[in-house]
Amino acid sequence: MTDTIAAIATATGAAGVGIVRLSGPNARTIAAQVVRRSLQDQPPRLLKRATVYDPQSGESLDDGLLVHFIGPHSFTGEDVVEFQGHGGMLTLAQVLQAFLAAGARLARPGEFSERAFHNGKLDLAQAEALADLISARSVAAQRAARRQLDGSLSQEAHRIAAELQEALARLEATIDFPEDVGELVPETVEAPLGRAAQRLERLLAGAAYGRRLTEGLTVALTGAPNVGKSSLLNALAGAERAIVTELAGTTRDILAEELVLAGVPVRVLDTAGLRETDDPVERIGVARARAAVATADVVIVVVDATRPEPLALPEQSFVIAVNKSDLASPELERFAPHPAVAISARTGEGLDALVQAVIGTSVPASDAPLLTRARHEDALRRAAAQIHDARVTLALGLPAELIAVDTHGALAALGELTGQTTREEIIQGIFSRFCIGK
Ligand SMILES: Nc1nc2c(ncn2[C@@H]2O[C@H](COP(=O)(O)OP(=O)(O)OP(=O)(O)O)[C@@H](O)[C@H]2O)c(=O)[nH]1
Ligand SMILES: [K+]
Ligand SMILES: [Mg+2]
Repeated sequence: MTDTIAAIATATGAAGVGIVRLSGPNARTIAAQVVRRSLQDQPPRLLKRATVYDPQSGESLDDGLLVHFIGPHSFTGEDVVEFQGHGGMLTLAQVLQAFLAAGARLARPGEFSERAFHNGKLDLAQAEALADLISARSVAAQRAARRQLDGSLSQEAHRIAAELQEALARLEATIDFPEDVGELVPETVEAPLGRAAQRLERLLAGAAYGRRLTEGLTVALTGAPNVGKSSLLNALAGAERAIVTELAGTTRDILAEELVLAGVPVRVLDTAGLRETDDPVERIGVARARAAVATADVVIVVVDATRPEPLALPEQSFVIAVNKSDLASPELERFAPHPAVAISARTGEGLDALVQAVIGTSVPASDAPLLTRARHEDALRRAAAQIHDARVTLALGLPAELIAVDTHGALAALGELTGQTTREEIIQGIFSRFCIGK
């Protein structure tokens, strides 16, 4: 028997309105006790005034509005009651306490969403999208989360699963009824497996970008002293964050700015200009700069257009920004085949193109749903590997049983995305990282 849980559903702190939410079989009887009236003649989904009383002392705690939902027609699929009262930590805490005293249990983080998942209201990818939506730091991330919440990723997973089911049906028919069905026609299995592989490939192509939307991207600025790294940081931020002077070796410490560039949350690191120096402070700065560059996702190598010098290119993806193009015409051909963009930190020239080049190192070309979590990518890569094995086994003319084993494996990996085949402890781990009241 499930119990009835309660939590504050709104953000804590000063606010006009705050909501306490209850879910479970006793939600309505507990609420009735706390607001001292029956909910029998209050229709579901309709707000009615209510006063919350302390069940022990009888003291009135807050006035507000009460609404209830009858399962399965609710967010969790259970009976749900929400009390909308005044915002503010103290009042909300007292109202919550009243519901707990009347028999509800304090909800664990993510427990409402977990119940919605177990009652088939949301699949796992959708529940994760809900968490991503709440914590989205950019419009693009918010949009991706909303699409996933709509179920676009889940639907694509179902379409891939349907292809695999089709292949399995053919395989199992030849295994179970060899006399009726006859020999396996490889093409009837290869075609659906091939389509499944193609769809998976399309999804996986956007994985790096999707993860960056939720996790953000670290971009380091590097280059010789005085090329204009700090000026570029300021231009991207639209504010004077870093100290800029005409003295080489101005920047010593790493300066980090959290920006949203072309919809993607980006952490931009300004670093000390790289050079040999006897100044002990600058030496530390240069060492820090190298370390920051080594761990960045993308590096912008800044070059001065008036005196282009030989470049040390980083290992990871990078873009060369030829700065001060207001002073000298930048010869981009010099840098071919590497990606180079002419910019001026002073005039703002070329900054949009630079941002596109930096973010564009990972933007997927297709409109396939985005994979926003490493968990999704991992499950789909395993599914793709199993499909690959199944196709090789098929091409080698090996027995249908072997092909079926790989196809089943692919289906199981795919099912982890929506939670059909996900292990319970993993599911609990996912929900435990949600906030309380969600
Ligand atoms: N004309 C022109 N001057 C620029 C531009 N960008 C930077 N400068 C100038 O170049 C000089 C050095 O700029 P900084 O931004 O301090 O260069 P930096 O690479 O951060 O230098 P360090 O921190 O010393 O390594 C300053 O005098 C800037 O005003 C540009 O696009 N055009
Ligand atoms: K400088
Ligand atoms: Mg600087």
